[in-house]
Amino acid sequence: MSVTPRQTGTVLDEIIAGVLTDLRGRQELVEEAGLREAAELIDPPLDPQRALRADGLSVIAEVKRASPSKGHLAEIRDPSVLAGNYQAGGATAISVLTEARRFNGSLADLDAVRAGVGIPVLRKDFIVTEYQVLEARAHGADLVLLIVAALDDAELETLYRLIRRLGMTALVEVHNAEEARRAAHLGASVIGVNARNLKTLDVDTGIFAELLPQLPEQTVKIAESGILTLDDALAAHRAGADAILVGEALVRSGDPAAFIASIREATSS
Ligand SMILES: O=P(O)(O)OC[C@@H](O)[C@@H](O)c1c[nH]c2ccccc12
Repeated sequence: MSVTPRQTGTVLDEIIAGVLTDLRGRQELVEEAGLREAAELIDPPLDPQRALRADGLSVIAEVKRASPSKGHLAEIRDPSVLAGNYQAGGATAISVLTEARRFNGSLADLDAVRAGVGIPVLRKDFIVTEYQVLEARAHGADLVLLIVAALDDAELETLYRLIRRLGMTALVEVHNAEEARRAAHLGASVIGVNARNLKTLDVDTGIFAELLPQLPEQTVKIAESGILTLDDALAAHRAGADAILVGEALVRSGDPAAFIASIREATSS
């Protein structure tokens, strides 16, 4: 599948240009056939949806060393230890940033987290090719992020179908009404509303409540980004989120398990 050429300009465009360059390097080392073989040998994907919908606010806890908006966040020498802490605190799933240039992540982080937890793992990256979806499966991901803003409808459909064909779940991420319409049209079963505009890095945590009415009732609804306190988490829960995706607040916390446990405790009946 050819990747739609992108004009340079937004932060998102620049990130994707770097992702494609790094991808070419990996493709020289590992052929697609090798990924398909590895994907056959690894444990089949876990289905996160029932747990994400369970009572109370679910937490998808993120392994995130850095970001374009904040720069360096945390060392995270051993992602499996951090992910194990997240799991101990009651996280429903772990999100692993694998983008190298701006988030200082890698597929090795995904391997480490996969080996360290028994709950679903999300490959958080700028997925624009089928090869990257195969990489996710071959490295044990159960969910793969698809950023609507980064894909045209044909790309979105092709990648969504491959994710489903491999038994994984797509977390389809939107940031505005048009993207929410596209995600609903796609038939996405899990939709994340990113409060952060990936083109400008502005954060507006009100966007989740604004877009919620546009998300199909049966969709798992996830509020992503900018959730720094228990109050922020409770606000997302009141707004109708089934789950929240939290990175910075957890990787900077002295006790991430306690933070996750406090969210679960405060929202479970
Ligand atoms: O660190 P925060 O503000 O808690 O945000 C976490 C997560 O939502 C964010 O890392 C994210 C959401 N969607 C993305 C897409 C690409 C990279 C990163 C992201």
